[in-house]
Amino acid sequence: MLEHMPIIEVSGLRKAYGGRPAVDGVSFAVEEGEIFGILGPNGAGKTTTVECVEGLRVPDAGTVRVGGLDPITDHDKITRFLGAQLQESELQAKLTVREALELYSSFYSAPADWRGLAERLGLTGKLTTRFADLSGGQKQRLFIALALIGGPKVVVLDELTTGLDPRARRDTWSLIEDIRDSGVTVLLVTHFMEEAQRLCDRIAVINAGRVAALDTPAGLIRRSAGNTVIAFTPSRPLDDADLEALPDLDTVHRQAGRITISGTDATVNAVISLLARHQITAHQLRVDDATLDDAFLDLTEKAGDPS
Ligand SMILES: Nc1ncnc2c1ncn2[C@@H]1O[C@H](COP(=O)(O)OP(=O)(O)OP(=O)(O)O)[C@@H](O)[C@H]1O
Repeated sequence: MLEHMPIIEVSGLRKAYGGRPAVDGVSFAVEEGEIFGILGPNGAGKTTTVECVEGLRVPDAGTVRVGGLDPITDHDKITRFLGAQLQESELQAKLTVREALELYSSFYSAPADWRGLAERLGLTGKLTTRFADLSGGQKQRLFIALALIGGPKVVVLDELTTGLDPRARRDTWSLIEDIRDSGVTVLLVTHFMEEAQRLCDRIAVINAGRVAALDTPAGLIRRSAGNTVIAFTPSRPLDDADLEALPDLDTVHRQAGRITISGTDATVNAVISLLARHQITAHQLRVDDATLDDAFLDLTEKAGDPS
């Protein structure tokens, strides 16, 4: 029998800074060809986790394997197997796009064809532009090109679309899908629910250094937020007891007089009857399918506040 091996395997990972745990027993496995998302609030331990995967940080405990290799002891092999996105500060402002592509190609014995990559990433017209003069979206595309230049099997992208306008963000999403379709596994750290929901095959929600949930986007929504959300601002306050007695109720959030309730269609119908019974008007009434946003709030609240 062939033994199945995930392309990335993280098991019982722990890392503390100055005695404070940042990552506190994280485990997950990424299958080859997935876009795997790491989603979580600020300070949850996402970057620390992926930096352990990249071999940039030494775990205090637990194991990490990437293609069966240990990112620390097999560091040289890992750099060929895994492409990491650079941080902005790592490229000199005066370097042109062509110089950056040539420089990074020279780091590998068998680099991918940088011209082909530049073409695929829409950078051909920018080869003589200096890094500092690129737009945010063009910089991100250059970072993706540089991460792919060694012909990696896995690419790690951390907060790739932060600071991009909606169009550039969408363009970047298509690029990430193209990368996955070309056979590269993508480990994606993100804050954006819409991005995670649209792109990721599976998501690990990390909260306070732990995996709060791991599932497909649809699975996360189903199991934590129900499938329908009703939101409204009632003309008079509603009793907690009445809300808690709703059928199929998943969560109730109150914020600044607005109530958001998730559950099923039965929950929504019961809310409407409840309002009618008490002759309460629902201002700005909205009924929507639950999104990853709702699931995320639910999951990260359940697991407690990291701070
Ligand atoms: N080098 C470091 N020294 C000390 N503390 C650190 C260091 N790096 C991270 N931390 C702390 O560890 C915790 C987790 O940080 P990490 O950057 O992994 O979180 P994150 O989920 O990526 O957050 P964000 O979404 O804000 O980028 C935070 O409390 C952070 O302040």
